[in-house]
Amino acid sequence: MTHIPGIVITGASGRMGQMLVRTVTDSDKVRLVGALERPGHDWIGRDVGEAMGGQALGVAVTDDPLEAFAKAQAVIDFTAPAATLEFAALAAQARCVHVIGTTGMTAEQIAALEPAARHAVIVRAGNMSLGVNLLVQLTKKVAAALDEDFDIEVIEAHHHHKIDAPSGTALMLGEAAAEGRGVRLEDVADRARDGITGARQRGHIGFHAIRGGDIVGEHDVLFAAPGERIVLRHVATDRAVFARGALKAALWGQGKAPGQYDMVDVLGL
Ligand SMILES: NC(=O)C1=CN([C@@H]2O[C@H](COP(=O)(O)OP(=O)(O)OC[C@H]3O[C@@H](n4cnc5c(N)ncnc54)[C@H](OP(=O)(O)O)[C@@H]3O)[C@@H](O)[C@H]2O)C=CC1
Ligand SMILES: O=C(O)C1=N[C@H](C(=O)O)C[C@H](O)C1
Repeated sequence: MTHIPGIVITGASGRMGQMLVRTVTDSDKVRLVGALERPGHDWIGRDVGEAMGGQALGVAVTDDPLEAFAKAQAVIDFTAPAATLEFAALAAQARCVHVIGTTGMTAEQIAALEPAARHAVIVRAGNMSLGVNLLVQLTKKVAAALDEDFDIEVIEAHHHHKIDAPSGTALMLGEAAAEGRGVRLEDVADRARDGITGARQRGHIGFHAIRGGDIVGEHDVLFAAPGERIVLRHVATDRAVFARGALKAALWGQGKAPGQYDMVDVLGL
């Protein structure tokens, strides 16, 4: 008998949550078995499809993660750092693959995922799209090929609801550039410039965050030298690209050894 993995979507009412519910229900490779929201949310107890303004999907929104995860093989989680940490422990307890798209996690919060990863598969990436993960590889290559005559700046733009900066993607691109150059990002990152900053420091990697309107997600990596510039760019126009990547990760993780993985592993890049 073929086993079709059951998926729980956390933060089901969110921008990504709703996109994920649609992506999972449109797929014949997985089935939606749970939709989670926080206690007190007005979707609790309602059918998730109806709450989204569409047809009933036969899945009631719950605020009980453990009960939801117990019925699932994977949890797709695009919520907030504190919630993601709580879900990691519970997903590991239920031996679910935990796909984490949540950004804005501190280094301490990322380190706190480790105990869960000893028991279950975690796939975490600040961006789940194929295009951005390819751009990460290109950024590493270009940074390795160029010397410090080329100043590196990462410029990102997002919708006005976004609460974290730099974006998870910008940090992935910054890490890739630093790795290409053989330096540690924390030693060279310039994350805010304001006032009399002094001239740019050679070898530093700068970050800039634009917030406005309904921009889905745009990222440029600029390599600027005297006389020439290279710009590597990714533009997301539809959140479906992130949801498709997350679904791929949930399927890829089935049967893998416990541990922490990223989309480079999933996509084999
Ligand atoms: N890796 C990737 O490819 C991508 C990552 N993201 C990231 O995903 C995250 C979510 O983005 P987005 O969908 O735009 O944000 P939204 O604010 O639209 O959605 C977040 C959802 O999570 C819910 N939530 C928060 N805490 C809990 C909790 N404790 N229990 C249950 N639900 C909870 C929120 O509920 P409430 O409203 O009640 O707080 C909300 O429904 C962000 O970190 C974003 O950066 C986004 C796109 C792509
Ligand atoms: O919050 C968003 O919307 C997005 N967040 C991710 C990030 O922080 O990079 C990915 C994507 O750019 C959309």
